Amino acid sequence: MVYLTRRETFNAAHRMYREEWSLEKNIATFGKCANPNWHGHNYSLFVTVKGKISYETGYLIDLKLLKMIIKDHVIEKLDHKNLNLDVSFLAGKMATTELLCVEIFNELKTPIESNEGVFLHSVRLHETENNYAEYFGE
Ligand SMILES: Nc1nc2c(c(=O)[nH]1)N=C([C@H](O)[C@H](O)COP(=O)(O)OP(=O)(O)OP(=O)(O)O)CN2
Repeated sequence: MVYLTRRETFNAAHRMYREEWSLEKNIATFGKCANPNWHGHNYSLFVTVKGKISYETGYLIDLKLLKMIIKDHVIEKLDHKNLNLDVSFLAGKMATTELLCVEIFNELKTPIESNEGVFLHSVRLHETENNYAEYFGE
């Protein structure tokens, strides 16, 4: 079993707030992240797949193919977007690092695993230099 990781980056805007709460309650809960003005992050995304190396190619999966899957299913939907408003797979969800990480995993699992012998191991998402979430599908 070998693990192979592809990094991608995107930037996106968001705000932490719940519509049904007052502004005061949102600010008490989420602090500056609830500011009515949107703010943005430069996200780094690490997608790790696992499986056996092909004897013939020496590949687990062609990294160019992995890059295209991540771009088509995730990056195109998130880059330069508002995570609260523009992204169908995040509709109705809080735009936190950990929820985004879980939803990205769910978006990628089927297209990655449609390649024989290739399994999605984890998704790691860095929102800032100091904060990241990681999800293993469990
Ligand atoms: N459980 C979570 N808590 C918080 C999240 C999150 O996604 N999940 N997000 C935020 C903010 O959006 C952001 O991540 C924090 O911004 P900021 O404080 O500016 O960034 P740093 O932590 O890197 O800065 P420090 O200087 O180290 O404080 C908040 N909470």
